[in-house]
Amino acid sequence: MTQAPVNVTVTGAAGQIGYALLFRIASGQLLGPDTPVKLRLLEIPQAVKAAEGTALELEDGAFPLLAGIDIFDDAKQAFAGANVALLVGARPRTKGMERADLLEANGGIFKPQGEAINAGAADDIRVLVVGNPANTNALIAQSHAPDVPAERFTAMTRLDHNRAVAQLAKKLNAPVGEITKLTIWGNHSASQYPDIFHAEVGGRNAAEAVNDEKWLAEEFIPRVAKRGAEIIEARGASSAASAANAAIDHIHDWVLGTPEGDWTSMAVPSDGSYGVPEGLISSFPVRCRDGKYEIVQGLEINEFSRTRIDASVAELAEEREAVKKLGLI
Ligand SMILES: NC(=O)C1=CN([C@@H]2O[C@H](COP(=O)(O)OP(=O)(O)OC[C@H]3O[C@@H](n4cnc5c(N)ncnc54)[C@H](O)[C@@H]3O)[C@@H](O)[C@H]2O)C=CC1
Ligand SMILES: O=C([O-])CC(=O)C(=O)O
Repeated sequence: MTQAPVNVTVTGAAGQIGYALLFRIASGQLLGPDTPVKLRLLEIPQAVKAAEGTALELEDGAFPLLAGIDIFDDAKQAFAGANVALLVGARPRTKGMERADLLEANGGIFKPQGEAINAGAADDIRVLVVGNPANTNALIAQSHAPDVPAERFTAMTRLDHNRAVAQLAKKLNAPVGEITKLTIWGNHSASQYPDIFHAEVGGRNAAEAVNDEKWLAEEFIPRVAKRGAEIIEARGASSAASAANAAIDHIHDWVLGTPEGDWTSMAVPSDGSYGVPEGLISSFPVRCRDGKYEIVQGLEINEFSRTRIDASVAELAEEREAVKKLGLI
């Protein structure tokens, strides 16, 4: 071990994503093979026992990089000293619940968590919101953490990004490792827009290699955007290991950098780039270096893309209005 342990707070630790995520963090896949980690797990009181069970299993993994595990049912304690916060726990939509009910229920979770991050997280805190509706939950948490730089609050569209890379590779009969510069724009919802116009396959433009706008509009985009529902239908439960994998990728790249000549997709507070209203937490193409991300600038957006980006961004703006009305931001 070459450095002091990094405190990683994970909420919803006893859930299905948590179960897949914690072992990957403990094994060093989040922050690299030289960085020890201390896990700080947050759960609701009824699920603390299950989190304790997972902690026993983590102990049984004898992970050399795992420097400690603490379990909390209090957000202030869980986020104290956190360097990385993975906000996975959220209130799922249940029968008869309207979207506003869902936003309100999640406001009850992400408002106090934002306040707790503001009160006690480390100066270098980086936050990834996974729990749905992820972009707007991130906005709620961010708005209750005025002392934390706004850009430290991000939401996960990396699963969508990875899904799109895999579908494109399949279509082109190419290894996934040859697909670069793909972008997810907008909201982590069915309105998201996976954009292949700047993507490359082995250095060649991917849209030209596909050369099939019907496939793009009628198969690729809906398949990626509705993949979450496809998994639920097949598995009887929502994506868990793939979501955990994407959370690992998101933080790994943010801290350690995106590969040279490539970029990734992250939902980050808009600075107005590409006409996305400032402050909305929207997915963009981003490059990461030296622990910071920046939105890739200067991409030409064609008509096909513009309409779809605008539609997803409009949905984000509506969600922001809805949580404003509910007094959550
Ligand atoms: N952004 C993305 O790409 C994806 C997001 N998701 C979302 O991730 C979330 C978690 O998914 P799963 O792990 O499958 O759900 P799950 O229901 O298995 O686990 C959620 C856990 O969160 C806990 N929890 C609830 N309120 C909490 C609070 N206030 N503080 C701490 N913990 C709390 C619950 O006790 C439960 O253990 C869901 O909202 C899901 O929709 C899932 C897949 C992909
Ligand atoms: O669709 C869901 O409920 C879970 C999710 O966010 C995804 O798999 O992308």
